[in-house]
Amino acid sequence: MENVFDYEDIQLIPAKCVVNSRSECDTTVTLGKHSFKLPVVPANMQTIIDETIAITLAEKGYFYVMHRFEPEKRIDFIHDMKSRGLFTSISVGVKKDEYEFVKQLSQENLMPDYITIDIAHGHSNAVIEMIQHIKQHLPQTFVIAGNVGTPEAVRELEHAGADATKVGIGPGKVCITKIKTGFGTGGWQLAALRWCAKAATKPIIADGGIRTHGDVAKSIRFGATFVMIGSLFAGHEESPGETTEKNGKLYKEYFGSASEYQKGEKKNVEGKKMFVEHKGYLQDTLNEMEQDLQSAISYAGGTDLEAIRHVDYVVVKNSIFNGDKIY
Ligand SMILES: NC(=O)C1=CN([C@@H]2O[C@H](COP(=O)(O)OP(=O)(O)OC[C@H]3O[C@@H](n4cnc5c(N)ncnc54)[C@H](OP(=O)(O)O)[C@@H]3O)[C@@H](O)[C@H]2O)C=CC1
Ligand SMILES: Nc1nc2c(ncn2[C@@H]2O[C@H](COP(=O)(O)O)[C@@H](O)[C@H]2O)c(=O)[nH]1
Repeated sequence: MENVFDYEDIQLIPAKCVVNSRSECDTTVTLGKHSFKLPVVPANMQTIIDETIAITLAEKGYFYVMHRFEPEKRIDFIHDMKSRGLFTSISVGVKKDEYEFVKQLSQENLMPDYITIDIAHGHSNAVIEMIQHIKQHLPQTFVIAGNVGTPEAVRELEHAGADATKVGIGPGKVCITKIKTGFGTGGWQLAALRWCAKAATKPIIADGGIRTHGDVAKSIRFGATFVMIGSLFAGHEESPGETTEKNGKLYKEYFGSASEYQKGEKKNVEGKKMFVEHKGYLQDTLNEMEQDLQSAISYAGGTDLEAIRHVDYVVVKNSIFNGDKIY
């Protein structure tokens, strides 16, 4: 691979502005049968999203992906969302019970609008077989499959029937995969995204490593349709998880889905826990993201997200850890 870079190594180059106000710039995006206000989705992690946040996001026109770590609640969740007239978006794994769960959804005529297959190493027969199983039993459901980090993986999952692929192995803030295994896209996530996007014929969701709102625009420039974000959405008033106080400041926990805190045991641990400063209300962050993205569209010289895809860029420096401390 040539030209390896990450978010902090890139600056997008402005083009002549065509709007009189940033409020004229449109950040909406379509995924499957629905359109959403922003090309951004909170990570399907237990300290990032819960049922209440999912309802709020769906009601307000944002995409969400419910996590899969309380599997017994998923049927009630789908019923609840449908009774409110809201779209349904859940996650599954690839173990045996998940095959039964998908069949149960089909038998009970509970077709979710979106299912995300949420696995660390998505370039695998386990994921390919789950895509095919979902498509067999829930043919109308939009399937997001991941996570992957190579064009071969994108092609194989698309070929198996995935409607979108999720790119990012190891760039996450609470990820230790890159340190414990030596593998992944940590430190070069943006270049990996570009590499994968060149092979993709369907939408790509860039997942992990977003540290600033400008990184959303950079992801779109390098081929993402959507961006999944954990750490920037952690620590809000509404965020699930423990709140603690230290020296008069409030912090909230954010832990990896492959951490011992999630798993309840120290087996194949590839995630850690951290405390992030309390950030206030989620809606304020979403509003700020929208304004920053509107501004990015104006710098791109356009009126919608498409304009960002065509801007020039420069590589300004090189870095390995994407600004993260290792532990
Ligand atoms: N995006 C990322 O960089 C990463 C994300 N995660 C997140 O952590 C959570 C747990 O992920 P995961 O462990 O996949 O889920 P599960 O614990 O549900 O494991 C899924 C299945 O895949 C197997 N498996 C897991 N990793 C591998 C591997 N490297 N090679 C072969 N088989 C494997 C597991 O078996 P067994 O456990 O026996 O190997 C199990 O049968 C997910 O939410 C995932 O998104 C985790 C790591 C990286
Ligand atoms: N290697 C691991 N990756 C993980 C784990 N839990 C979640 N994740 C991934 O991180 C992103 C969020 O990244 P962020 O930089 O925005 O915080 C999330 O969507 C997963 O793909 C984990 O335990 N290990």
